Amino acid sequence: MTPHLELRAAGWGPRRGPPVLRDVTVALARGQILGVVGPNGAGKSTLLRLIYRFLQPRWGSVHLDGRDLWAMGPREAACKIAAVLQEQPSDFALTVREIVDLGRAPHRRGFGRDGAQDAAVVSRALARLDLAALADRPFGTMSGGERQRAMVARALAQEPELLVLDEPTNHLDIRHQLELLALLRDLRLTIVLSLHDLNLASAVCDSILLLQDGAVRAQGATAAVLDPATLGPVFGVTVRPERLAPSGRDHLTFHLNPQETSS
Ligand SMILES: Nc1ncnc2c1ncn2[C@@H]1O[C@H](COP(=O)(O)OP(=O)(O)OP(=O)(O)O)[C@@H](O)[C@H]1O
Repeated sequence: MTPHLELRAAGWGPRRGPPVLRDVTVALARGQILGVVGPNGAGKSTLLRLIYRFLQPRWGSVHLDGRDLWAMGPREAACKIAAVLQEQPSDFALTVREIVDLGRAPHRRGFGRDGAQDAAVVSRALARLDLAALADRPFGTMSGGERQRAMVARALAQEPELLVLDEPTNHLDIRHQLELLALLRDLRLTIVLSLHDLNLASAVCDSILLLQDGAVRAQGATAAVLDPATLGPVFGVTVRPERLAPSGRDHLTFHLNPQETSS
């Protein structure tokens, strides 16, 4: 069966200079959640940019339902793929509802469209992110976490089939982190997200791609990749698998290597 999202030996680098991402091959089935993890500068955001069709691969290709993303026009791609990025819009005077409504833009053609249907999609997205009460506030007056939730609501208003999120739990308090991760699981969309918190990644992802220095170090089922022996050398730390009591849940803890703490 054709994977929903497929990267075939994809890579990218600036015109002058070495590649920053090399030879990434991924096949993701519809409805699966892929976590992209790795140290700072490993190439996570670059990989996500290839997937949401912001960067064109310099090597290899990226396909959605078997179609090369660069054989689609930007509007068609925007109807299928939504991204939640670390950079946020600077339209501070727009209300939260107006920001979320921007997610409808790729679906609008001419003047004939039923605005009531768009308004209903926007209201549903606001409600799902717990933003209904803030909908008429200017975006510029929102906290960092509220803005982040507005960005997720805008992506949902886009009604994508593939959702890409770059560090979506940044700025979120514990409750909203948990709510967002539960929401992502509930959506039943194909999702690719980068996360620095490996325990959160373990809770939400079906599979993991581990990057280091622009190359894939490991990929596969979450428990197999988020393994102390694999993670330790990549992050340069000692990783201990612990079992939380009384929940009995597995949890990773991270420590500087003993030789680094003794001096
Ligand atoms: N346009 C560019 N030109 C040159 N180098 C770039 C460009 N974009 C990214 N890089 C470099 O590529 C490497 C990977 O960057 P990227 O932002 O993908 O890493 P990351 O894994 O998302 O990092 P972080 O965890 O710090 O956000 C970095 O060393 C970065 O400086």
